[in-house]
Amino acid sequence: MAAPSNVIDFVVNQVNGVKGLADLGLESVPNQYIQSPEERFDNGKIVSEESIPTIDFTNWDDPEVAESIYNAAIKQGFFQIVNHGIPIKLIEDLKAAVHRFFELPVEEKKFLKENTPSEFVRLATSFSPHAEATLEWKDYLQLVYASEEKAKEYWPAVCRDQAVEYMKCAEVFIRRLLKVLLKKLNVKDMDKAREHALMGAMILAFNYYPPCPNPELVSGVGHHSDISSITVLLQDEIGGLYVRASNGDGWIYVPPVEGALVINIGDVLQIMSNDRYKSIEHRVVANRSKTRISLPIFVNPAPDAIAAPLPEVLENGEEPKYRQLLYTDYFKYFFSKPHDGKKTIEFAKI
Ligand SMILES: O=C(O)CCC(=O)C(=O)O
Ligand SMILES: [Fe+2]
Repeated sequence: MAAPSNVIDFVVNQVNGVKGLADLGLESVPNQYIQSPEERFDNGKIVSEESIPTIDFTNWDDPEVAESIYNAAIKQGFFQIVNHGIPIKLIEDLKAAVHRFFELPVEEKKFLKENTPSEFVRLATSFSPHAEATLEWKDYLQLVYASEEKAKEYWPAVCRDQAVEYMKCAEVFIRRLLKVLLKKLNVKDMDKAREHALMGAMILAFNYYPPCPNPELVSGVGHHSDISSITVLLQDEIGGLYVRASNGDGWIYVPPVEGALVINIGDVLQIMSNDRYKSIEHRVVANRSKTRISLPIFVNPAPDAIAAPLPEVLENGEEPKYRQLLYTDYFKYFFSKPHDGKKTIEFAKI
């Protein structure tokens, strides 16, 4: 089958997404998706000697658990968590709901996109198609978790109940994890002001990566670091996520671990910790034959919160490496450019 004559119009404006393209059964990807040779994933760069630790969160209050989390946060910036307290059944129900959402007829998705306030629900493709020269092989839905009430009012019915229940459980885990991370930075308690500055705006995203006829030519997601405080990601059993290796050039594979959550430190915690915690670059490689889904929760500061190195971290007279930054400005800046490694954080550097 031939590609539509106007790919951007078909994928973006008509809301067919990359799923719509994949459903056409193309033999090769349209030019708009072909990355420059430098941007393509090179299998020869996979570093198999390094890995991401898996940490058992059962005794999350235990200093040994805190130590493992701290070590991962200052080194790899990525770790997996098992026994996080979110029921496996809920996770499975949510994954099924994500597939149901993307399999809705295009007209329904278009209706949703055009009739739901983007304050609460955003259906999109690629990353920021209007800012990108080359598109990414991904569709996504962002569900902004303003409150349970707003979520129930605006989130799509096919996945609403599962997504709300998941966020209610995840929030408990996120609060605990942030408490552990902050305690290691000498922050004694997580009061309301801290919560506003770290987790005042959470977004549950559904990422959908359909099968791709030329996975070696495209990006599922280009290399980037997240602009969150932390990201809590649920990935299915397909795999495709790679994290920058310590040599700064290679990539470490993040294997799917059943029931685990992949956690990464985002730019905001790197800024707040004045570079102690590392917001590490990562990317997603597309799959030739299978659809992959992943569900990140971007634990973001509230838009009006200020991100800056914490006084507790600078207590010893250390110079701040970042200026004070209104989070909404950082968020807008990120989405105004294509994915480009660790470039966004330069915007905040002194
Ligand atoms: O799909 C994944 O595994 C990661 C996606 C990602 O990095 C993101 O959405 O920021
Ligand atoms: Fe990411």
